[in-house]
Amino acid sequence: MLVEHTAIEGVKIVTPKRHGDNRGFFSEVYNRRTWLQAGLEYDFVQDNHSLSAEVGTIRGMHFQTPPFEQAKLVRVSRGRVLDVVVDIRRSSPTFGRHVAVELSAENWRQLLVPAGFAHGFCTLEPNTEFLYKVTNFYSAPNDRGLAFDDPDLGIDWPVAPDRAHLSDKDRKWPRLRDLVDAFA
Ligand SMILES: Cc1cn([C@H]2C[C@H](O)[C@@H](COP(=O)(O)OP(=O)(O)O[C@H]3O[C@@H](C)C(=O)[C@@H](O)[C@H]3O)O2)c(=O)[nH]c1=O
Repeated sequence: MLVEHTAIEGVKIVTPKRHGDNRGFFSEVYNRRTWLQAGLEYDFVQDNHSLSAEVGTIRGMHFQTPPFEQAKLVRVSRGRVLDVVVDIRRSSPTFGRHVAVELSAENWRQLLVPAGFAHGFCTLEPNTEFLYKVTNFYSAPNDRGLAFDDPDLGIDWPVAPDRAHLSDKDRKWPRLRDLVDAFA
């Protein structure tokens, strides 16, 4: 397992080993003991899986408020995405900054997203399957978001915002400067 740091403290790229052979491959996509040896202690309680049919589908930028805040370990098993996280912890030196990483079934990269970040992605291939573990249960009353196209974030999305495939919910999130639910 390779652990790489990013420009934002705590956001890490984790790439599990893939053992290829004539049948295909085998990979331990998460191993608690290996993680603990790498100094990564997270209690994941829920596994999620989504399918996005269209290229240019954007889901985001999502987070849950305390006490249901979530760290996430995200990956792609089919297709390719640009995955983006925004630091929304007001006291953080990197508040408002983002990290964008391409995750694909080919590069086998996973992104570790700490609590206190808004998270989203844009699909780069049709029928992209996105899998992730989270450290807290889904709680609809704590479900929040940040506008993916907030110009203050400066995210270079691979699709024009007006051509992106979005849920109705994701069209209506506030900008960072209007976010009342940001973390302390
Ligand atoms: C996230 C979630 C949704 N749902 C339900 C609510 C709703 O009826 C349906 C679809 O939910 P959403 O539209 O919120 O799904 P989606 O837009 O895929 O939400 C996800 O986006 C990515 C970017 C994240 O970071 C995730 O944490 C999550 O917020 O699934 C659950 O039952 N459990 C869950 O954990």
